[in-house]
Amino acid sequence: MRWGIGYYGQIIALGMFFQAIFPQWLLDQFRSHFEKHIHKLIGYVYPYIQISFHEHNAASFQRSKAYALIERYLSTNSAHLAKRLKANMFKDSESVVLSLDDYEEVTDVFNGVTVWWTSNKKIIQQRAHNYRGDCERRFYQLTCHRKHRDFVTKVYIKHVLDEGNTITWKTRQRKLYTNNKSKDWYYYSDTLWSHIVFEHPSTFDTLAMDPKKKSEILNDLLTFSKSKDYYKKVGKSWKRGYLLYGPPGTGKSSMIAAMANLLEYDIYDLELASVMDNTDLRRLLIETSSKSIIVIEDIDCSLDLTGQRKKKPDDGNKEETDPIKKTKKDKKEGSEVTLSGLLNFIDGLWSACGSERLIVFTTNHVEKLDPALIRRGRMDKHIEMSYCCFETFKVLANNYLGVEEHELFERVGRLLETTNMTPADVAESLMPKSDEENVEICLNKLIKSLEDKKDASRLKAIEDARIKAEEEKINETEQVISHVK
Ligand SMILES: Nc1ncnc2c1ncn2[C@@H]1O[C@H](COP(=O)(O)OP(=O)(O)OP(=O)(O)O)[C@@H](O)[C@H]1O
Ligand SMILES: [Mg+2]
Repeated sequence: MRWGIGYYGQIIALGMFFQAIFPQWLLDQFRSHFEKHIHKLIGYVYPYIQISFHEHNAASFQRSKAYALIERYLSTNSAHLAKRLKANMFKDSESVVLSLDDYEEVTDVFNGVTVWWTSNKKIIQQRAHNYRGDCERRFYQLTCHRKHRDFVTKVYIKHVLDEGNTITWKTRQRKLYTNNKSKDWYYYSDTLWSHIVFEHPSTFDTLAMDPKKKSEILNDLLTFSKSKDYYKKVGKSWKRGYLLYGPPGTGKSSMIAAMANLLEYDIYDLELASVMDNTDLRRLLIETSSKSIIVIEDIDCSLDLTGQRKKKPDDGNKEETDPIKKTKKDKKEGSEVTLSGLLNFIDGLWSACGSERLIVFTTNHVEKLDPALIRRGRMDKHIEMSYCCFETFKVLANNYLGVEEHELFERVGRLLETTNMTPADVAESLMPKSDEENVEICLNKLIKSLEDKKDASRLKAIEDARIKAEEEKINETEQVISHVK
């Protein structure tokens, strides 16, 4: 048990009484005298020490980081013990934060040591020119027994600040950043990124893929997020590269959103075509925060990776058929980012600024990428996102129709073995378009589109074989003619 309540509260009550009967100048002199001696006296008999954490830094007038972290810690750990609370809504926070109201005191026990936190305020009288007004200075006061001084100052306070940090991260609104901004942005902002709140609903539960592969990726990510000490021990900066490749609509972007939701990271969606040069790229990197995923989508279309390290002779004439990707390819004319700039971005010296970061590339054409870009160490884990298999379908059926078993499943399974359909197309067939569309109707829709696709592929195969045979025939005829000549 500790003696009474915090003695600051008593000093303030006494001060208010004297204020009513004595002139101000006398009170000011008396107060400083009184406080000096009372502190000395209390120091002899009082077995507790007190540490104050002020809300604002005296020099900069900025809100103190320690005060904010203690506020978060107390709001989660001790606010339920207080009788009077204040509710605040902070910028970047998802929900209301409850904190101790003025002069409230709560007890906290850590490793068997009891401490007391009091939310206090001091009223400072300000006299500047003709202006007279009172100003409130808030502070948290931590009280503990003298014998625990070392433990509290060296261990407990660190614990409170670390916990406060974790709580702040967990309750913050996560952000999706982009470097592709309107031109006006540069005039109004000194940061290269703009952002919106990130609210993508994709999770590892809704992501349809082979369950073994999914749990391997999940474990890989969770292990990474807990490996701070390990990375330090082996002398590597705490980051990991993922390459997601596969045809359009197989869930690469959905996987990135699921990763961010799992680890509670922010996402930086980097459009290389909008980056002016390597210096700009480095600035963008420096401005990213820890606990984030840096994403470069369609990396094969973002830079002329084939032309800068080594020229691949047969690549020059290939026309991009996807109109969106073609536009991106055309746009890159303005960007002077080089492959070596990008390699430095991923694992050069500057990449070690910040920590706990994932770098994710996506591509539809993994074979087009320079091996240097995707070697292990840069892209540590290569994940193929493929066409829908039976296991993938089962997850989608559960997500979209809420069924785990159905007599039509077997037929779907057989068709999926011989037909390439993306999870995006399967999901589209499974989604009910009206209240009348029940499970059976939706499964039959899928079966119909799988059969149509199978027929179309068969017809295409026959047509391809016919063209090939015709070409071979023409070649043979040409050879005979040249032989005769
Ligand atoms: N594996 C999957 N699991 C769950 N839903 C998926 C999956 N793949 C695709 N989808 C669905 O299809 C839509 C498109 O998928 P997504 O954007 O993730 O594909 P992508 O591989 O990134 O395609 P692209 O290469 O064109 O960028 C998603 O909104 C999602 O609803
Ligand atoms: Mg995508």
